Amino acid sequence: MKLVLATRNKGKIAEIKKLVSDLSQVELVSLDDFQNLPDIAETGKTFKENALIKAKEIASFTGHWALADDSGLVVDYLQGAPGVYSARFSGEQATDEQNNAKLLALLKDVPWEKRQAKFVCVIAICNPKGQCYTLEGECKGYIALEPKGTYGFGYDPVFFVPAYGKTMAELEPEIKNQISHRAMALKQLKPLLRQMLKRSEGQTYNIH
Ligand SMILES: O=c1nc[nH]c2c1ncn2[C@H]1C[C@H](O)[C@@H](COP(=O)(O)OP(=O)(O)OP(=O)(O)O)O1
Ligand SMILES: [Mg+2]
Repeated sequence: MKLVLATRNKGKIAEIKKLVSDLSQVELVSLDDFQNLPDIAETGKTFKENALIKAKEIASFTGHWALADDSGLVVDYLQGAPGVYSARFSGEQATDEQNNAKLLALLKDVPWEKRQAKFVCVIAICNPKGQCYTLEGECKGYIALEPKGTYGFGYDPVFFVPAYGKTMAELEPEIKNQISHRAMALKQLKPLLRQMLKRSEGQTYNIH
């Protein structure tokens, strides 16, 4: 079964590849294997809407099953921001460093007990007919006082994981892949993928 990984984020690609590497019947294909792909606007109000937009569009364009990941950081003190705007928090072309700097500035002098946050990941997997499944994962933590660590991507250097007493960017990729929001979502996807591999074409799926 061919499965197109509908993301341009290199950090996500590396993690997703590792997390589904034991499913030998799934042949992961990247967006670089296709030309003239449409630009997809993430216009949804929720992670789930955006994940579905990305997976549906890529499945329909390529004619293969597609897997999209919409994820981000939800900060209690900021009433859930940056949320679905995580990638664009400090502007359309924002870098991870700029986003992290903006976040730390907004939480300057905010005491530890008010710095709770969570990473959220919604994985959508769709066929070319637009029939989809979605799975969600979360990982809870705190916004650190300063960036630390060099592993991972995005907000990892400013996301403190209490169970390890370190930021996500200080944790080896193998550890992040055991506890992350993405790992939690993909864990649920696996039995589903195995079921799908057993089924024949033309089967109906839950439609979101
Ligand atoms: O494990 C993570 N560790 C740190 N930061 C993370 C993580 N997971 C998502 N994030 C942040 C990165 C980005 O600021 C936003 C995702 O935005 P999101 O639109 O889903 O991804 P994206 O635009 O980078 O790639 P694409 O849409 O092609 O999949 O949340
Ligand atoms: Mg995006």
